[in-house]
Amino acid sequence: MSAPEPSAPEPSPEPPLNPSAGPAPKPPPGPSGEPSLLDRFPVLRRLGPRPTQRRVPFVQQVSVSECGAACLSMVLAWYGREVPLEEVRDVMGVSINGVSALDILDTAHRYGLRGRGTRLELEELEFLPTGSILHWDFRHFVVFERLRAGWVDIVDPAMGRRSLPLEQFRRHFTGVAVLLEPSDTFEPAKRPPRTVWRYAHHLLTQRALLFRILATSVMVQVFALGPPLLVGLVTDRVIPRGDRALLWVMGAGSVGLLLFQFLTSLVRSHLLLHLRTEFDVRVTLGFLEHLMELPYVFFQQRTAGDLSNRLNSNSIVRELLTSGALSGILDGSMVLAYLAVLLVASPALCALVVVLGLLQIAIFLGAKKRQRELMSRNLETEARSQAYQIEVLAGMETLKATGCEPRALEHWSSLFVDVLNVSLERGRLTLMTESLLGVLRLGSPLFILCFGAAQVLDGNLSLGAMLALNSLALGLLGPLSNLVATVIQFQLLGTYLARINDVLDTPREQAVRQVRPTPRLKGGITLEKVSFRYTRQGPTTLEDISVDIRPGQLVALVGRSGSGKSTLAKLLLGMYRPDSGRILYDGQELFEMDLRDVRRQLGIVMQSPYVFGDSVRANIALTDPSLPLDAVVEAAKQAQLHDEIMAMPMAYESPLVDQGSSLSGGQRQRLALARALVRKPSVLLLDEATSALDAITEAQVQRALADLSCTRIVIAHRLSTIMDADLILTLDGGRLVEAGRHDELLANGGRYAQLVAAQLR
Ligand SMILES: Nc1ncnc2c1ncn2[C@@H]1O[C@H](COP(=O)(O)OP(=O)(O)OP(=O)(O)O)[C@@H](O)[C@H]1O
Repeated sequence: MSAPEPSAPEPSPEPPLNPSAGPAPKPPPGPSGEPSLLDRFPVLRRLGPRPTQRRVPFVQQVSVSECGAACLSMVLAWYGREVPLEEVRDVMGVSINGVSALDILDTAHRYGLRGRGTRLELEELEFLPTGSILHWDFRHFVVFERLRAGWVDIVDPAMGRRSLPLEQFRRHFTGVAVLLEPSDTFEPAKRPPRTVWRYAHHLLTQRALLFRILATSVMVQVFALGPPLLVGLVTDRVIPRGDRALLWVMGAGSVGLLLFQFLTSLVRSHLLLHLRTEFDVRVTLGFLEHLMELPYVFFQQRTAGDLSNRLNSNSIVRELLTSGALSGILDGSMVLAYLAVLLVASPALCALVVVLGLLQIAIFLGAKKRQRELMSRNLETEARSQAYQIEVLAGMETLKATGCEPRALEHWSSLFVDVLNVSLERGRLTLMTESLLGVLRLGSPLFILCFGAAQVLDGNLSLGAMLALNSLALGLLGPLSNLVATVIQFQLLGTYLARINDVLDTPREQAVRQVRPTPRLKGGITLEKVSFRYTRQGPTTLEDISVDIRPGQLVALVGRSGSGKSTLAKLLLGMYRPDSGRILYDGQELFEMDLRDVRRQLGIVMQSPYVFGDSVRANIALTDPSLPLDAVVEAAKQAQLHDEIMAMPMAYESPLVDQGSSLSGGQRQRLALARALVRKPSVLLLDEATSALDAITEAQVQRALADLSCTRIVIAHRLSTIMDADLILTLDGGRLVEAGRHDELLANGGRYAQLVAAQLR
């Protein structure tokens, strides 16, 4: 997601991109008559022959808003500095609305790349250096790789490498490009290898279990050698000699063999099931725990659908790893053991089997790259479709009320068709590889049989030995294909891991050892020169705010819409960290205390409180389900909601639907107020908490709140509700322009007086 800001020139000296190159021919001027790219960027003349056609390494964007960060990560890697996407994203300060070309330039600068944003005609594309970032479809960024014979190669962080005919390229490219090149401060760096260790160690902690699985697997394999051996014995010993006694012994042996085979595979399957469950518990719960500990900003940058999609990736990783571990142990050792027996018994037959095995591997490898690309696209399209699904279902009321269902359906179906298209392509690829493998599967026994027959005719093998080795050879090809399939699957693991690692690599909101236990707060709050902006490049939302609030005071935050009131409230909650300045509670730095402890002592009602799909009681006692009913009732009474709850069919146990659509807007607000009051907070923070109430109910709520001894911070547009405040803070454009009591501010005739006058008009 992006917003273009093409005019982002940055004065920079111009070191040669390719100093050894001679002058390049002068390019034609752009069709619009503007000076051409080369005229504007003489440094490109020194570009000379294209550098080696090294490919831009692909970095998959993990959420829709990260395309700019992913593109920059690719360009950095192309120039030799490997920086993980999460790091670039954090440095860039990506918001859910995406980033602009200016954000990319600024972040690139921090990593030692200098650059500029430029407008570019299609004819100038041939002079564009590899690793330039292109603005795409007005809402996306991709990396330019090269132009060749009417085709443009780009690397799309959402879909991978793509080649587009110029005509198609023209339809997507907005004409804005970000040119980047290393400056003197650029330092190449290798990124530490990212391993699957984080997951594998969960497996390895189960050593005893793994050992048992290994032992049972060896037994299964030893038993699997039985049938080929029996075939050889029957053909060479029993039939020529008419040895019925041996046949009986072998029959009894076969029954025993089958019995043991059955038992050992049963035990092994049980052990494996146990291993998977253990692994699942550790990985999924660990993931959920970490997710919950992440800062609010993380969730602001990603949609709910996207995150739920990643949660599902966990089970796929688990499946791949456990089946991979099993296949590695079982198929790998089986292939090695059978190959060793074949090599000793008949090196020629062994060579044939190796050739057939290599053919299998070649087919798998042939499909691997495409498979991987399709896999990434599959995940991306599914995440989009899932995110939209969740949005549509959550926003059904608005869609119905505005008659927009057909539009939503159209968009939804278009996303669904994208998913289907990728799945069709994957299906076609699988069909192709399966057909080729099918031919090989059918042909292999025939080849091996013919080759074995020739060996028997030449007198190199007995008929029995040939049949035994034949079934051994065939028994080897099955596990080999399993093994190769697993290895290929492991390659896909990277795509899933990238999505999961994005969560696991993000640091928790607070490291446990950095925080102090929080004492009971008295309600004194101090802001010292607090400034904040949502993104690095974005406007300053709060600037230099200093306030001192004493315990028990009623403080009102007023100001025009967008002046920063809610942002200030979120800073007080520690949801965002100020860029500069300090927030102190009772003289203690907020971020040095346990934020969760602090928040538990604050009562908050945000602008749109969330109602969970549970009972009224559970919703009020959300912060502590063990609270007695009396406490819940008292809070509901304070919030003037008790009578309405009692009128519900099941009173406090009445179930509420998800998001509380069975409640009126005012009831939802009072429910949230009761939730805030139930814990007897030290500080009550109300952001437009009574805006949906009628004047009478609002006055009753105000009276009830006036009896509280806690500090109250109230954000209100209806100024009549805050006239009695001990301190009124007027914000304007993120600055604190006035502070005082109602009468004083009115007498000042400033911004507050204007707001009051506007309401009286
Ligand atoms: N998550 C966000 N990312 C980027 N900008 C944001 C975000 N949330 C708010 N803003 C911007 O910050 C500015 C202040 O917003 P804020 O919600 O604090 O205003 P407010 O005074 O509470 O407005 P209102 O009275 O309408 O609720 C606005 O310009 C808004 O667009």
